[in-house]
Amino acid sequence: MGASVRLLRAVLMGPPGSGKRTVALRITKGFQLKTFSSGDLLRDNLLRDTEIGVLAKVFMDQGKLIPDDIMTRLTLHQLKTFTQESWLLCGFPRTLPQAEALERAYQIHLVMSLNVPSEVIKQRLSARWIHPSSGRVYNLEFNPPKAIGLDDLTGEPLVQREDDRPETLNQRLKAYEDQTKPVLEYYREKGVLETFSGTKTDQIWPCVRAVLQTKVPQIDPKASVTP
Ligand SMILES: Nc1nc2c(ncn2[C@@H]2O[C@H](COP(=O)(O)OP(=O)(O)O)[C@@H](O)[C@H]2O)c(=O)[nH]1
Ligand SMILES: Nc1ncnc2c1ncn2[C@@H]1O[C@H](COP(=O)(O)OP(=O)(O)O)[C@@H](O)[C@H]1O
Repeated sequence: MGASVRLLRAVLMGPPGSGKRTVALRITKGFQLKTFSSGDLLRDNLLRDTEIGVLAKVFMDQGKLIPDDIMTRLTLHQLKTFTQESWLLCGFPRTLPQAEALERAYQIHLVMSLNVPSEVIKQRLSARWIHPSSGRVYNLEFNPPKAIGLDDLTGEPLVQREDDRPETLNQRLKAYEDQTKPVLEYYREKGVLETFSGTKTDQIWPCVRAVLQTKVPQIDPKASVTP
């Protein structure tokens, strides 16, 4: 079956701060692919003070993962709304039970893993600022906002994520090593894993783009050439 007719079911993985959202944003600008971030969905629940948001905060503040049953239910429910589009999950699955539950519902065609060293990640996250309601992400060195402290599109204030503090970040990096790395192995065995190693998103991005070009239609070939 040709790439233009099959809907792509893809996953973007990588430790906290590896650039998943930065890459996902470039992907949505260039490709006909819906992206979905589990962390953004949780933070949206947190902002709206929903039952899931209140529960999730307890885990997120400690740098721990949300229990699998809650996270899986939430994600699969959300995916039901994307029936006619190709999609890319960002931040889900993060454990083997989540990967197995996803596999029972959908065949996953492509898993892209961003492999960025921990020291680079720690440096980046100390300078990460986000716009909570959209998930737009900035970095004071790499992609600073036009006006310091304000979102480029809405002018609303940017915040630093509480879980980017060094103690919590160490917990999140440990959770990635212990619980998420086995998921990479799971997908490697299935033959769908592509790994992108590097210290700069601008070096990794052309490789991601090249892989996607073989699998999913572009919105405008020129739009995905530059970030
Ligand atoms: N210095 C630098 N910062 C980057 C690079 N790529 C992404 N960032 C920033 O690093 C932080 C983490 O990126 P993000 O996409 O939020 O990572 P995620 O946690 O994997 O979704 C953000 O502040 C980005 O703006 C890069 O190549 N160099
Ligand atoms: N698939 C998931 N399973 C369990 N917890 C999750 C999942 N996705 C997100 N979370 C929770 O949300 C937090 C933030 O996730 P995310 O925004 O993807 O950040 P990052 O990629 O920077 O770690 C995680 O530390 C975890 O507590």
